[in-house]
Amino acid sequence: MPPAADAVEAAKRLASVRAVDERVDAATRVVGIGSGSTVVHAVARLAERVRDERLAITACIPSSFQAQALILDAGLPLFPAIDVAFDGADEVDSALNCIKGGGGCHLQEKLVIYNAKRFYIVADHRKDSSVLGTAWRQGVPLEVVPMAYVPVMAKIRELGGTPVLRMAAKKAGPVVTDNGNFVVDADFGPIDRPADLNEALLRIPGVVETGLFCGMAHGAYFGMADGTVKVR
Ligand SMILES: O=C(CO)[C@H](O)[C@H](O)COP(=O)(O)O
Repeated sequence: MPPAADAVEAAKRLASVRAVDERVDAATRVVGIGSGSTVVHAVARLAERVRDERLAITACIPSSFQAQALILDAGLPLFPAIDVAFDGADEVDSALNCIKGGGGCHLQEKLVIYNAKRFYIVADHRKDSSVLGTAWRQGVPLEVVPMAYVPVMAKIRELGGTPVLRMAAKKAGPVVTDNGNFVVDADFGPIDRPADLNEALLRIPGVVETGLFCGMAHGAYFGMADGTVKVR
């Protein structure tokens, strides 16, 4: 006769509690969480110990959507606290606002930077500018849901911009981002108020994220042609 479901569940819990008790200690910081019915008990035990023993877990890395839900439901930290983030930029203005997305990954980049305590731009001297849209003439990259790119481009024209759907180099079709979206580069010429433009672009249905990073950077390091580094 197969064991009763309750007994199986009890066995899953037994194994999970023992493993978490033996393998997580005060030095543990980052924990990987798998999927299935057994790991549910491990997450519950981990959460219990974090609460009771004030364990300093900084992040749990999920292997699936289910694992992510388990981590969130248990009140465990999903992302590590990012102390400092470094990233390049296509152009940086005098207030450290920047245009990013030349590589088409500005959505993920904004996620990382938004969740970092501090963000520093690293760039060569060509990116050092005073007004966005003057040194970088390829437009503000927008990540756009594929079915929306035609109306999004029409709306950009209404806003005074010139949109171009970014095409793949070796494919008869558009660039597709890591998230399955298109990239529209929207040229507005010199951008006097980047934060306002950013908000206007984000209001267009189908625009998932923009390459305007306003008020996010804490500093910029520019490698200069004469071998020095300009920090601002
Ligand atoms: O935003 C980016 C990618 O989406 C890059 O950081 C930006 O395009 C600068 O790249 P590089 O350092 O190669 O000039």
